Amino acid sequence: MEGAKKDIPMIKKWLNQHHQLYTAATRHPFTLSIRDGSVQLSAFKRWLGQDYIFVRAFVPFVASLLLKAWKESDDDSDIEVILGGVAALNDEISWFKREASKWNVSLSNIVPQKANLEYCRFLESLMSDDVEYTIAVTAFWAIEAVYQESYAHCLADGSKTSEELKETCQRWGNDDFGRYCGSLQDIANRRLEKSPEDIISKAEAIVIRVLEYEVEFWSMSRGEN
Ligand SMILES: Cc1ncc(CNC=O)c(N)n1
Repeated sequence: MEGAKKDIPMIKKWLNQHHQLYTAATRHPFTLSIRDGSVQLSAFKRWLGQDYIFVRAFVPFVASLLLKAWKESDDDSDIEVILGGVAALNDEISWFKREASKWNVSLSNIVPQKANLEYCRFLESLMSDDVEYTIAVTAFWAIEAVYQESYAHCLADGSKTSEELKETCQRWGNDDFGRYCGSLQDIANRRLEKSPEDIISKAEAIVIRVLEYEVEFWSMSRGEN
C-alpha cells in the first residue's frame, strides 16, 4: 500500500473503488429522465419542494464547516472556497422561491419525506464539534459533486433537456460550479493526504453514506420511497 499508490489522490481511488455507487448517484433515473426529456412534472415539483427543505438544512452545515475550517485548516484559502459555497446557497434560496412560484409549488407547507429527513439528520450529525474538519469537508465535496455531475450531464452532448428545466441544470451544472467542486476536491485530498488511517477510513465511510443518501433523494423525487 505504501509507495507507488501514494501519488494517486484519495478521492480518485475511492471513485474507482465505489464506481457503481457513484454512478448510481450521478446517473440516476431521475436526472436521466430530465436529460432525455421524459421527466414527469409531478416528480420535478416534488424534487423542487423537497430540495428547498434540504438546502435550508444545508446552510447551518456549511456554517459549521466554516467554523471548523477557521479553527483547524492549515490553509487560509479554504475559507474563501467554502464562503463561495455560502454565496451560492444564498442565491439558491432565492432561486428556489422564484422557481416554486413559477411551477405553483407552495414552499410553506411541504412535508419532508423520509429520505429527506434522514439525509438532514445525517447533515446535523456532521455539524457536531466531534466531527473533524477533514471529515466534514470531504462530505461537503461529495454532496456538491453529486449535483454538479448529475446536472452537468443533463446539459452535455446528446441531452434533450426541456428549455424550462435547463436553468435548473445550469445552477449546478455550470462550469464555475464545476471549478468550485474541483477546489473542494483539492482541499479534501490535501487534508486526507496528511491524515492518519482512522480519519481516512472514516471519511471514506462518510462519502459512501452521502452517495447512498443522494440515491435515495433522487428516488424519493420519483415517488419511489
Ligand atoms: C440533496 C441535495 N444534494 C446536494 C445539493 C447541492 N448542494 C447545494 O445546493 C442539493 N441541493 N440537494
